[in-house]
Amino acid sequence: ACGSDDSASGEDGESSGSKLDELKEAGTVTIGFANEKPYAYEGEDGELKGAAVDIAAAVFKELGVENMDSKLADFGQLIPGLKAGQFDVITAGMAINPDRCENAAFGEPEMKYGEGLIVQKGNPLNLKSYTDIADNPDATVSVMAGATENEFLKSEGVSEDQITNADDIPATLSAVESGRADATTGTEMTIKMAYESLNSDKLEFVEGFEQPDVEGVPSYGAAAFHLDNTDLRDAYNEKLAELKEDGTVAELLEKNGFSEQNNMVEADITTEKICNGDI
Ligand SMILES: CC1=N[C@H](C(=O)O)[C@@H](O)CN1
Repeated sequence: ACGSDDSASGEDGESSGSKLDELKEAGTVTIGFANEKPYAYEGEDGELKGAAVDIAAAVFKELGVENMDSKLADFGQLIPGLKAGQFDVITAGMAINPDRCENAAFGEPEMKYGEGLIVQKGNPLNLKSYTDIADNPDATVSVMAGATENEFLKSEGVSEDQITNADDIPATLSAVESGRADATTGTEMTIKMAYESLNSDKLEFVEGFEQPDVEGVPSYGAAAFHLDNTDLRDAYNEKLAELKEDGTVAELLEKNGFSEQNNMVEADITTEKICNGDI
């Protein structure tokens, strides 16, 4: 009666911990990242750094996988790279959203974030929100390809011909610096830190930027796994929950510049709800 003869273990993609066993045996997990401070980036010493990297490293250590290998990819190529098996997990603080959930198995949220804006020094077009960009059809904005901001801008009424894409964050800043675009946007922490590192007298970080009132803001960032590896994702979630509980996750976020007030994930926010469009 309990179907003891033809079932359980082995051959149907639920095979007992297959991917995790594979990683444990190798002792190494390969992460995909896009060089975006403070989520995941290569430090000057060549070491992998960032909140998403630190949290994933702590979780994998708990899972018995001590080493991390990495593959750098343009942000827009992270999900394609994951699907193609180039890495085991995306650790880029990538925002969970319904479209992406169709292409990747997201872990539970690790951090929460809003948006930021950089303009030319003196803010000549007086841009303080996405709607300000929408209201000035001559204004242009450079955005990283594949990033959520593309949709946020359009939802706020910015037209496609005002948006130009660049491959990575440095390229978006250089578009503004050189005058090819009037503004660039990304997560608040991304924009702030890129602005600080570049230290350009041609740019201005917009203080008092008005957060867009659109679905997906604030965003919740998480690790993302291949859709076939939900066993690994579930094991990851289990340890992640423990590390949230004991304060490790908060500590790692704070170490990377995130604040308890702005960036901690509320207890009732789950990946399932975000994927279903319920948040
Ligand atoms: C950490 C991050 N989140 C947004 C996204 O998930 O699309 C983009 O801003 C790109 N980088």
